[in-house]
Amino acid sequence: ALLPILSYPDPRLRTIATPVKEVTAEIKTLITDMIETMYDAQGIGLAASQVDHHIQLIVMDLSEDKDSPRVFINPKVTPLVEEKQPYEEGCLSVPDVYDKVERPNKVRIEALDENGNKIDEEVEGLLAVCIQHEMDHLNGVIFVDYLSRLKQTRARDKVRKVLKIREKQG
Ligand SMILES: O=C(O)C[C@@H](Cc1ccccc1)C(=O)SCC(=O)c1ccccc1
Ligand SMILES: [Zn+2]
Repeated sequence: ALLPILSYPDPRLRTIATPVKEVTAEIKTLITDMIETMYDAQGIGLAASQVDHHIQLIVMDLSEDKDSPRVFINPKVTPLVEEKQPYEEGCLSVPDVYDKVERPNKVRIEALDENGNKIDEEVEGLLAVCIQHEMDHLNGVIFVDYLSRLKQTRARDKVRKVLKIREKQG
């Protein structure tokens, strides 16, 4: 089922996600719904925080055909390089706002997958950028937090406008 995505500056987006103790049937359903919601919203990632479930769960799919979703449970991300690179980021919770954010572009991801198997990978490029962006969501951080006050105000106005238009479209 499609899940509603919280929009900036909804305070619920600031909730700190708690670790997943056991991958229950409910969590497996949530994973399926998050993947469906991510594809419907044309995103390449989605954190459970964005659909108002405050557990440490991320889904991502960077594939061309949108047919290879990845699941990260209780993820831990460790930068592998000091230097940061700018990347034009977007966010499904801040629609139609894109801006450069500097992040290390090579990180180590340690997590569990949907079957409870260990993931331990070194990734770089967009995958590294996206997993850090999703990790931020689990810690109540939104990419606009890294931008200037002026850009944050513009982002709030933009989201308000986009939500009004979507309401009219029904
Ligand atoms: O809000 C989210 O977490 C999803 C977000 C993930 C993300 C994309 C790009 C850079 C950082 C994080 C999105 O999927 S935004 C929409 C999108 O598909 C996209 C936007 C910019 C570059 C590449 C993809
Ligand atoms: Zn986001």
